[in-house]
Parts: sequence; C-alpha cells; structure tokens
Amino acid sequence: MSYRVSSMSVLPPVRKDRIIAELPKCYSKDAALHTKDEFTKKVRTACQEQRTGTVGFKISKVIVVGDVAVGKTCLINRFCKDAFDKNYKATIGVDFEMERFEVLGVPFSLQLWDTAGQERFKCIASTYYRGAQTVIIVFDVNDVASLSHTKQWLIDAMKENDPTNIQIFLVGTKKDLSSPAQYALIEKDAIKVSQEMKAEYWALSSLTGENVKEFFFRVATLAFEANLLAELEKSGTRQISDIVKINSNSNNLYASSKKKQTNCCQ
Ligand SMILES: Nc1nc2c(ncn2[C@@H]2O[C@H](COP(=O)(O)OP(=O)(O)OP(=O)(O)O)[C@@H](O)[C@H]2O)c(=O)[nH]1
Ligand SMILES: [Mg+2]
Repeated sequence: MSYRVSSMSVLPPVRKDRIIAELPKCYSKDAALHTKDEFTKKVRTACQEQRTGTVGFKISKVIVVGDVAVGKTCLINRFCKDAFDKNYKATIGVDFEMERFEVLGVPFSLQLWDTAGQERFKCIASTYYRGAQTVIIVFDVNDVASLSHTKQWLIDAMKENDPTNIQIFLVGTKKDLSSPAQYALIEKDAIKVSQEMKAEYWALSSLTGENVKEFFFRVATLAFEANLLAELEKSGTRQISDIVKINSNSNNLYASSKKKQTNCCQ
C-alpha cells in the first residue's frame, strides 16, 4: 500500500511567526532602501482589495554571498530553523531554503540561496546568481577585510542580474563578538560602503539571534512591495477572481478546441 501524498495537496497555512502586518523598520536611516514608517496607502489598498495580480503566487529569489566563514549559512539556519552551530561546516557549491510569509494578508515566498564563500566553489555558486531579486552581501563585523571584499561580491552578483530590478542588503554578522567601541568603528565604514552600493545596512548575530528575524522580515517586505508596485504599474491590475475566470475560460477554450479537433478528424 502506498502512502505517497498527492502533489496536488494543499499547502499548510503560513506559520504564525511569518505574518507581516506592519512595515518592518530599517536598521539605520543613514543606509536604508527607504525610510517610510508605514506601508503606503496604495500598497495597503491593493492588498485589501485583493488587487495583487500574480504577487501572491510569486517565489522571490534571494542570493546570499560573501567571504568564506563570515556566517552566511548560520544566518539562514538561525532564521529558517532557529538553530545555531558553532562548528564551521563549509558550504559546498550552494544550498537553498524556502520561507513562506504573509504580507498584509497576501502569501509571498522567498527562496533563499546560500552560496559557498570558498574560492574553489565560486565558479559553481555563481551559476545560481541569475534571476535574483535580492542580493544579501555578508561580512563579519570583526573582520575589516571581509567588508572590503563586499564590493567584489556585488560586482560578481550583478554580472548575472539586471541592476535596475535588484535590492541589495549589506549585512554585518557576529555582532556578539564585537565590543560596542569596536563595532562603532566598523559601522562607520560599513554605512559608507552601503551608501556607495545603494544597499541597506544591517548588523546582527546568528548566535544570539539579535536582529535576525527583523532583517528577514525587512527583506521579505521590500521584495513584496517591489513586486506589488511593479504589478500595479501594469495597467488595470487584475483581481484574483479575474485570474480564476481567465483560467476557467482557457480551460473551456482548450476543451472546445479539442472537440473541434475530434470533429475535424472524423
Ligand atoms: N559568535 C558567532 N559566531 C558565528 C556567528 N555566525 C557564524 N558564526 C561562526 O562562524 C563560522 C562560520 O559560519 P558559517 O555560517 O558556516 O559561514 P559561511 O559564510 O556559510 O561559510 P562558507 O559556507 O564557507 O562560505 C562557524 O563556526 C559559525 O559558528 C555569529 O553570529 N556569532
Ligand atoms: Mg556556508
């Protein structure tokens, strides 16, 4: 007897701690993609009226890049699995995790691609950069060299993507290992680099979990907003009910054309 679950099975509801109802705040107003306090009325209304087109069915691609052992895998594992491993296990090539959110009542998914920082895997990893909507460039706040390499990581990620449609985050990890005075020093430089890259800056710790959830909520929300605004730009954004109508019409078309075909062959 087979217990295989049908691939048509309905997805479980979005986890309660992945529901975003308020606009998550930026980390620093000096280096933010935007500094609004609330969702714009346009976005809110579109969600309320379910004028969200295909956004609710979208899976947005996020790539996480940066030097070896800066903490990319730990960051993803802290958020997706609420786990932290103090032993270093190099990522070989790439790995990915899916995270489902609900933003203003609309489902929205992120596909988080964790890439290898080791030089010998870079070639494989970079083949997964294409089609990203978000690039997260990670450095270690206790390692100035890792910050200085972030520009090269950005250049490499941009070779495979359309720069006009991408949101960049610069993320300093391992904040727990840094004294406030040390941290303040590197933050100044990191904010400068973020401004040059037009990136949003964050600092966090995967060990303590400080700012990890806040950061990913921000990533999900900004990706969602960008998708929705692009959808609203298209004239006459459809309601979900229209899409269902279109689908059922096309089914009918398919059925009738099949019927015609049969007639034709008779
Ligand atoms: N104290 C502290 N250690 C961390 C933190 N994040 C990661 N580490 C440690 O740093 C080491 C490297 O972490 P990884 O997440 O594997 O690094 P990575 O960037 O994925 O490395 P590659 O896959 O080789 O590119 C591990 O020993 C982690 O335990 C943090 O926030 N605080
Ligand atoms: Mg890794």
